[in-house]
Amino acid sequence: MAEHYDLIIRGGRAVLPWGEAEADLGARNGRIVSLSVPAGATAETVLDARGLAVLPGLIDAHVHFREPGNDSVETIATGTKAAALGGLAAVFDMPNTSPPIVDSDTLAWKRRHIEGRAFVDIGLYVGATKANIESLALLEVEPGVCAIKVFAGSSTGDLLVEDDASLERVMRSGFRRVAYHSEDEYRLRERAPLFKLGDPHLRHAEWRDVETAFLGTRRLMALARRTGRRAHILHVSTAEELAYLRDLRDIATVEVLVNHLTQVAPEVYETLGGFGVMNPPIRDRRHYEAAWAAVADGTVDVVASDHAPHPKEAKLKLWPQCPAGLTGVQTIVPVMLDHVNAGRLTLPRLADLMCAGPARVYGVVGKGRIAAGYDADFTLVDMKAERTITNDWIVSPCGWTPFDGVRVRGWPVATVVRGKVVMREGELIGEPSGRLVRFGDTLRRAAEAA
Ligand SMILES: NC(=O)N[C@@H](CC(=O)O)C(=O)O
Repeated sequence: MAEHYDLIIRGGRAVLPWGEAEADLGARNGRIVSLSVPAGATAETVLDARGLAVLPGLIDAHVHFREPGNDSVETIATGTKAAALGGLAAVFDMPNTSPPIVDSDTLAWKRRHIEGRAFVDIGLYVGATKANIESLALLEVEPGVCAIKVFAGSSTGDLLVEDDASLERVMRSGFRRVAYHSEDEYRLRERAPLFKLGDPHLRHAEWRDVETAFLGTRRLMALARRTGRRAHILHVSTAEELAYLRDLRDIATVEVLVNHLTQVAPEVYETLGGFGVMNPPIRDRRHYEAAWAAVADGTVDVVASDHAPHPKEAKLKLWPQCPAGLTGVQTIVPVMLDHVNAGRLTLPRLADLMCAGPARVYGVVGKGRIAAGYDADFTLVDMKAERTITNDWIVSPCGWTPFDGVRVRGWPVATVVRGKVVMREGELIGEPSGRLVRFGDTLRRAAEAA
């Protein structure tokens, strides 16, 4: 009798852990069971992937959906819808909501809230505050928790742990994974009056300057060295930090954002004004080039979007002190595919930065590669498709993208989550059935213990 699968993906070029190869992929019960499905096999769903590349389900490890508290801007439903349409199989959602996710009640609420609303799988950050550090040990092992988030520099929301004594308490507590927003809060405070006085967007970047980021990262890494702990540094944005972190691979992992790999100052502020303002700021070409060099030489572990939807009205009304943050969950995949077509990285390196890298850094269980036994998460992409990204494609209620009008080559044409096709040719399919991502120990931590 012919073999039967739930899903077969035929004829695509699969990005496997050891390189690209033609493969017919078969899944049952949400898991990959075969990389060489026999010719006569049948399935409930067959995807014809001829002419397409099949990546492991891409992960955006840094998004800020706004539930609870601000669902007119972004909800779990709209954010994960955007993710599925944009070719992502999983997202990790930040805790700077209102109220923030900082204790067992808020975390339990969010976990319950995801059920029946998410279109892709979700990991959840728990926020550190000066008051909750001791109780985080219990929270970080709860299902679905990807990491503890520390805002060492202030940004949207009220989470801040800026002083050395508190940061050292975080590190000495021995959490498995801590992700840091690293800008030096003291320098930010010292220079805030400058920003308040000046011309808007340039001032924002001058206020949160290279030294602010570098100082923040040096302070964090000095503490990490002293305490013997590892640190995951989010949105590293300067050549100085990257050169410094390159020599600290034993204790540091590094995230770089798609925006810092795509846009440069001052042009970004000339064209986008406040819609180009984010923390840490988009910087000049020297930093953009350093970010790409760090992608090439292996310093970067993760590329993410830092999707931070702010309403158009708030960006415009609060000008020149507009809120910082850019949307990005729906556009990260097409923008990165365009970079692949431009020869800045390869598809296997992209899979490393958005699948295996996040899996390694956050200790994801069962996702991150195309291999038997792993979740049947796939992103099918057409590397020849050309499209223009526009605001009206964006499903986040905030309705804008900094890439409006940008033409890209390379487009996600299907998203599969645990064997279920959730997006095909730009259409969402079926009811939301996203689940919490599973996390275990990181590989490095396991190696430390061995
Ligand atoms: N990146 C941003 O500019 N903004 C983020 C917060 C943050 O990560 O700093 C937001 O939630 O708005």
